[in-house]
Amino acid sequence: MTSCSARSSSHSITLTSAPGKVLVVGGYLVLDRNYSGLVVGTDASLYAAVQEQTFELSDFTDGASKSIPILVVSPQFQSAWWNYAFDTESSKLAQRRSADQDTNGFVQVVLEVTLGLVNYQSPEALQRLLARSEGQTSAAGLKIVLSADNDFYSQRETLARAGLNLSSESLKRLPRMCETGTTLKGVHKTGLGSSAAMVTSLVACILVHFNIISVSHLQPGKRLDSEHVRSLQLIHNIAQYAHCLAQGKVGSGFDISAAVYGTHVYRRFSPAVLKEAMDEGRNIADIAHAVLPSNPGWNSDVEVVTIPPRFILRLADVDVGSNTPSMVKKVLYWQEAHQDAARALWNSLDTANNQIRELWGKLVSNYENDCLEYNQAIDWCSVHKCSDWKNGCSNASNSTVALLCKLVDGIKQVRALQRKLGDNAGVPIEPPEQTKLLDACLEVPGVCMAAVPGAGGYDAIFCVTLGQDSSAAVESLWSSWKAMSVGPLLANQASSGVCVIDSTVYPEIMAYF
Ligand SMILES: Nc1ncnc2c1ncn2[C@@H]1O[C@H](COP(=O)(O)OP(=O)(O)OP(=O)(O)O)[C@@H](O)[C@H]1O
Ligand SMILES: C[C@@](O)(CCOP(=O)(O)O)CC(=O)O
Repeated sequence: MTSCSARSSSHSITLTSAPGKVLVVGGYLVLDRNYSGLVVGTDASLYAAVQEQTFELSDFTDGASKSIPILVVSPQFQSAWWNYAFDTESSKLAQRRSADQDTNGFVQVVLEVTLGLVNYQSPEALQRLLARSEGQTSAAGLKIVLSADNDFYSQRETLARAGLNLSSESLKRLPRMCETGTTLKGVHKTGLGSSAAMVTSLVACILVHFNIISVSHLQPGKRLDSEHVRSLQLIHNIAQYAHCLAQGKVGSGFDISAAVYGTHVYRRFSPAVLKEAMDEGRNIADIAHAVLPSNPGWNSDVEVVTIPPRFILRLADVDVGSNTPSMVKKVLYWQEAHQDAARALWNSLDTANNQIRELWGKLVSNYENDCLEYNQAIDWCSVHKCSDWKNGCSNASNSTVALLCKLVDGIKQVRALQRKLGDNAGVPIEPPEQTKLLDACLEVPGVCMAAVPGAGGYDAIFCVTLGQDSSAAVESLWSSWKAMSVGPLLANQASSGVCVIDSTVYPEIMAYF
């Protein structure tokens, strides 16, 4: 990698992380505020780290004297470095140099929006940086390192290069945050929402670094009082806005919400809240007003969900791939053209989706009321096929077993309705190849859920198992599957959202400062 030279610095490093997402149920419905989706955060995260450093100004030629140099690197990718200059007078960010004139629209928008807001709200924070500039040839600026857990990107080629097979065991042997051997444009993503997690992590990192948000508000676990809630809302609103701006459209936003809050039931915000801020003629005051936590236009709902104890979310990417935007377009076209039928189908899907989360809630209550009985049920079900649960369990009155049976029926119902939607709209939401694979997964002892996440198609599948043995059996089914190449991911579910982390835990990231 060649980028502009920064002098090593003794300044502190701020490191944040934000999780990936799996939309377990609610694909397509979540685009409409009348419906909601159950999104699970993953323990695979995207990291952003920032440190103040001094840069040679020659690397930022034509930088205005009131400009702050910024170097962003994403060392897992080839040619992934970008030099920017943030002009504190106009609050505009200009790209200077980069490898092969490469651009990174998501990074660029986040920096302009977030630094613009810092400059608007606390100009002294950036003025302090400007004041530290050492004269004509060097200037104080920011070095930012972006890094991702391996699961965000397909590791098939890395494993093949290392002579390793496609399995969890092999994935565990790869270094954390390993180099992908390719560019950001060329990498195969796995659907965990790398852009949303990167945007969220970077927004949080800058806000914390410049003390707009207190570090204590982003410590994992402690997020109950109103100050904490406001900090998360601010990150959420800025990240949603920057993500929409970079994508050129206002999406449902469930991926950003998962990156901020982790696992929850999500109901989207009304797009009107971003209208002025998305306009070409926007100014920083419009943006600052739009993202205020107290802006009543932010009407998204986040209902925290607990995943039933001993559930294990397992994910796999399927090496075929689908074009989500084109699937969404076709589904929305069918919805528009068949409004009555679509409303009926949306309502049936919503009922089936809500049943899944109600069953999760009841399972959690069962655990809290009688964990012994709960554990007995899980122990038994984890070694039997779900088709045997109803009749085979000696303790048929165990209500946990009954709930697990309903959960299996529930996810089958969701899948049937997703297939119906796909057939109606002419979109392979659960194509026949995936149906065969998912049905086979549900035949593995201890599997209680299996479906296509999010928009569906040929991208990925998820299973929920009741134990490590069951997870291992699912994986062995995947590795023997001939019809498609099914690649396991290491990630499991996680409840926490964006947080600040101790930088010493990640020497892989610190090595780049
Ligand atoms: N590690 C990273 N470093 C820098 N930029 C990144 C990184 N990961 C993602 N990005 C940004 O996000 C963009 C990918 O966003 P895109 O919306 O195409 O994918 P996505 O929907 O987030 O993918 P997936 O859900 O499969 O992870 C990249 O082109 C880049 O701009
Ligand atoms: C189809 C949709 O509802 C979900 C897409 O989910 P995913 O990116 O496939 O995980 C689109 C959206 O909400 O952005």
